Amino acid sequence: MIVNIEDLRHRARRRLPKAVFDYVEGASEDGFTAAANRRGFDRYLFRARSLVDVSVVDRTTTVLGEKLATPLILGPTGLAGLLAPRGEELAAKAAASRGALFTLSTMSIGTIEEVASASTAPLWFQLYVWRDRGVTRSLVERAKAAGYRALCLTVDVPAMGNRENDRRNGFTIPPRITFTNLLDVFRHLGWVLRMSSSPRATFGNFVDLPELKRTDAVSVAQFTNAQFDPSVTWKDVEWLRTVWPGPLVLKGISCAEDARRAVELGVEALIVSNHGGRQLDFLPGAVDVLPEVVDAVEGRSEIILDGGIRRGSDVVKAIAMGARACMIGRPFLYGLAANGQAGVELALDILSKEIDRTLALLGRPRLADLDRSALRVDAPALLDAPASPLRLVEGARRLPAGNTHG
Ligand SMILES: Cc1cc2nc3c(=O)[nH]c(=O)nc-3n(C[C@H](O)[C@H](O)[C@H](O)COP(=O)(O)O)c2cc1C
Ligand SMILES: CCCCC(=O)C(=O)O
Repeated sequence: MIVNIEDLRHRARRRLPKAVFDYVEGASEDGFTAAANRRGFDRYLFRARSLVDVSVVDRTTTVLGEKLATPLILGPTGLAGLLAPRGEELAAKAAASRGALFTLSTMSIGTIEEVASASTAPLWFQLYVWRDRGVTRSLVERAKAAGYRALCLTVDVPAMGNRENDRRNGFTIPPRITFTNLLDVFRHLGWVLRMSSSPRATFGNFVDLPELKRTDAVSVAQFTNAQFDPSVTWKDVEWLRTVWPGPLVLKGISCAEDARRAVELGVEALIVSNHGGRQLDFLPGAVDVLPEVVDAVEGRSEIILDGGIRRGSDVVKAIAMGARACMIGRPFLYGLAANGQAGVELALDILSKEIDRTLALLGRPRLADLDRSALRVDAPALLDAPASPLRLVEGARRLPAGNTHG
C-alpha cells in the first residue's frame, strides 16, 4: 500500500532497471548535500497555535502571477521519459489535473512542442546554455512559440556533477544492454516492454543534432560536458533578457551575493537549490540556505525552495521561512515510475494532503498566514556543533516575525 512518498520510492525501485533507478536517485560524490537537504528540515520544529478555526484550509498560492491549487512545482528532470513512455507529457498532464506548475528540462525525452500540446498546466522551460548559441537561441524561441510562461536558467551545472553510480553502471543514452546489466534487464522485462512504445530513448529536443546522430550511446556526463557552455556568466543572463520576453527564473542559487546580483538584474524568481545534491557536494542543505537568500532578497523577487521535499510539513516549513512555493524532483519521478500519470498525481495528492493536515494542526489554516513565528529552531545539539551548516545561516536563529509569503 502506498501512503507516502517513501512508499512510492520503493515501488519505483522495484519497477526500474538498476541503472535507471540509480540515475534518478543518484547524488554526487559522498552524498553529503543530498542528505543535508533532508536533515535541514529536522532543524525546524513547529510552534503550533491551538483553538483556531481550521474548518477551511487554503493552500492556494500564486507564483509569478500564476494561481496554483497547491504550492508545488514539478522541477525540470532530464530523461524523465525513461521512467515511463512519454513521461514528461504524463507528468505535465498530472500537474494540470492537480493545479500545479510543470517545468520541462532542456534534456527531456519529449520535445518542447510535444509537452506543450499535451498539457494545459502552466509550463516553464528550463534552459542549459549550449556552447553553440544558435542551439540555445533556437531552444528559447521554440519555448516562446510553444507558450511556455517563464524561462528557468539552471546556474549550478558549469560542469556535470560526479555521479559515481552512473559511471559504475555504465549508464548511457540511449540505454544499452551489456554483459553486466543483462540479468537486471531480464528481471525488468515489464519496463522493457512498456518502453518499447516510447517514441525515442534520447534527448528529444536535439534529435537532429549531428553529435547525437553520430554516436550511438553516450554517457550523460560525456554528452553534457561537450555541449553545455562552462563559460556562462551574468552577461549571458543579460543576453537572455534580450531574447526572452517573459519572466526569467534562476535555478541553483545558494548564497546571498548571487541572490542580490540576480535581483539587480530584475530576475523575477530565484530557486534556492543545490540540484538535489547532484552537483557540488558539501553545499549545505537547500533549506539551510533559504533564510540567507530570503533576507538578501527582501521581497524583490519570488523565492522557491528546491531539494529534499518528501513531506507536506517540509513545504510548510519552507513557506514559513519565506519561500512562495516548493519545487520537487524525485518525489514526482518516483510516482511516474510507479504508475505513470496516476503515480505523479498520487505524489502530488500525498504532499497536498500532508500540507493541509499540517496547516490545520499548526493552527495556520492559510498558507498566507505562515511566517517565521510558526517555527522554532530547536535542535540544540545541531546548533552548537561547530561544523553545523546552520552556522552559515545565523539569521535562522533570530526568526524575525513578519509575513514573507503574502
Ligand atoms: C533524474 C533527475 C534529473 C534532473 N535533471 C535536471 C535537469 O535537466 N535540469 C535541472 O535544472 N535540474 C535537474 N534535476 C534537478 C531537479 O530539478 C531538482 O533540483 C532536484 O531533483 C530537487 O531535489 P529533490 O529530488 O530532492 O526534490 C534533476 C534531478 C533528477 C533527480
Ligand atoms: C540528462 C542531462 C542532465 C540532467 C541533470 O541535470 C541531472 O541529471 O541532474
